[in-house]
Amino acid sequence: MTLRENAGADRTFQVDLRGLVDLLSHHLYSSPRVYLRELMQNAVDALTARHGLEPAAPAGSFGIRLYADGSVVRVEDDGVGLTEADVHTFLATIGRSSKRAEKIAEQRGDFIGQFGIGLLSCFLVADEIHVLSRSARTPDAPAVEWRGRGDGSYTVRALPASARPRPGTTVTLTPRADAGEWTRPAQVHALARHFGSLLRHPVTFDDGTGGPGAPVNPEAAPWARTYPTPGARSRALAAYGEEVFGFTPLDTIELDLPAVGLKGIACVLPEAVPAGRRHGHRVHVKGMLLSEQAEEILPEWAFFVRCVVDAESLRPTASRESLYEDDTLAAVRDALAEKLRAWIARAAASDPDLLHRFLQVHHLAVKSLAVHDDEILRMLLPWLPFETTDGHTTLDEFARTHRTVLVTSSVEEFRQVAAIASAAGLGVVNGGYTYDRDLVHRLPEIRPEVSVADLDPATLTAHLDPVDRETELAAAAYLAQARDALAVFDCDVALRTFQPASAPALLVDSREARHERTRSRLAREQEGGLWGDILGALRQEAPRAQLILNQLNPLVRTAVAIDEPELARTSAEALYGQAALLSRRPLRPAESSLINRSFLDLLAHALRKDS
Ligand SMILES: Nc1ncnc2c1ncn2[C@@H]1O[C@H](COP(=O)(O)OP(=O)(O)OP(=O)(O)O)[C@@H](O)[C@H]1O
Repeated sequence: MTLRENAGADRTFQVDLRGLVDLLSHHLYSSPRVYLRELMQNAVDALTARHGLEPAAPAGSFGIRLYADGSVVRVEDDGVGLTEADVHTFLATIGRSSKRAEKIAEQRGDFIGQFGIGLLSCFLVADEIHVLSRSARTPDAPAVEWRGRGDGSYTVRALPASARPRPGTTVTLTPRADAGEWTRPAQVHALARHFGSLLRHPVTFDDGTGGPGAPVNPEAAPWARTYPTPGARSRALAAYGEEVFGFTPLDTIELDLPAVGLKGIACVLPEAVPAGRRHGHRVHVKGMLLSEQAEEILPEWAFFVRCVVDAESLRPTASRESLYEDDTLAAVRDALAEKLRAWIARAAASDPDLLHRFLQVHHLAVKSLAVHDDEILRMLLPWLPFETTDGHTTLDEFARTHRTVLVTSSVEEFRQVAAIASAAGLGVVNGGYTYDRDLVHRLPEIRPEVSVADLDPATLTAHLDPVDRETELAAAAYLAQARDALAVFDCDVALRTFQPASAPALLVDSREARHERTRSRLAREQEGGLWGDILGALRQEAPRAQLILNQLNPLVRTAVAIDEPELARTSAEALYGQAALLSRRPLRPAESSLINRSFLDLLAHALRKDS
């Protein structure tokens, strides 16, 4: 062994191209169809470079021609082209790109590509890539032909200028038999329209059956066209949104950020979506559709829109299916969020009908947003619908008649007290739904003249009128029997007068009170044990439930006069059972059996009386 061999000779990595293509196809690209996107994108970049070279050339003088006849797919451009040296440097070196500055993070802003791997996607549908090119930079250089194969081998040869008289590049693929799905003429045409409908250079498609090529992008982007009236413009934008997303937008918001050359539309979804579910937006860069699932261009809260935008300077990742998270993207996200906020603010200020339709669909989502976003809260809280003792209404409307807004902590509490509270003139909001209680409590931040308080049973009972002393005395015996019968439920019994007179009894029993009683009961059962001590330490004075009988109700008046003890007991149990049922909270087993028993006892009593 010589000394040199001992030191170890420098060697070069060998790359298994098949393995690399396999990796790309399974992990980078979502579908083999992206080969056409990559070819079109290279053609667009080549046209950009050519225009840079010949700035005086009129827009539209250089174009892209696609051809697919079932046996070959061809993409031809009038772009900057390649010399033989370029071919060796860029085409034949994976990972090398003419579009990048020194560092990988520094893409030259005018190009879409930068990674130097896009061309490999052609191996998803063909075993060989054939490139014929002529450089516009070095016009007297001969034409050059490159054949690259999936096994990693390639050939290059110079051809006479006549082989390609004008500058530009033609890439030809002979699809593999298993790639027919992606290379049929109709499919190539559809894909070209899909990826290229907003391209700013003329693009045509020819299926080889003769006749002129069909334009792929006959019209400018809908936001770049001129319209006779603003109404015609907004109808055209809405129709485009519908074509792209398949739904009729509730409204279409125009997006325009000149700093990054971004234009587009946000379509407001006509149906509710679960809060937080993010939607993919369609992002074009320089007209080329790169991503249909980009989530990153809008903040999480903007789930009620889907956007289609075309930007000059957003950078795609290598897969092209998402965007490179940099300062530009962050600034775009903020600026677009601002546009959506402005739309909401404008609707709130000057288009109540639109705001109403928007909130009807998206109020739940907006509520979830308002809890964390002060600005949205300030703008929209007065407009959000809530369930109240005045029916479904906005907080603003409600606060006009109720300077003190009471809010329940559960739906069942609201059900229990709504009718009686509203008859007593109290304004109560159902705070039982997610976010509602939190939001109502924040009302004074924007309406300082309004105060908000939790509705507790004591507040309500304080609003019910006491009965006179004489009536109280007359009912004392009955009330004592009722208290005794209901002691097992930790329930007190009182007599009051309240509207509506048709309600015999009201069971005031807050959720916290019930939890407290359960805790006390467990502590009693576990007396002495460690668990019992813990529960006992937590135990407070257990708030009792209250069955409030309504002296205005004819049935109650008859009941309090009953002198038969058994029947008095049963009637108290039945009144409790009915009030518990009305509260619509889940019944405890003891309550169900009480309802059952009191019903049968009353039935037996009625039958005995009749016989
Ligand atoms: N139609 C074309 N005209 C001129 N040059 C081209 C053309 N297609 C490819 N090239 C050259 O080949 C290089 C490699 O192309 P490839 O598509 O693999 O990567 P890229 O476009 O540079 O980057 P990305 O991987 O992000 O697409 C390009 O940088 C460019 O120099």
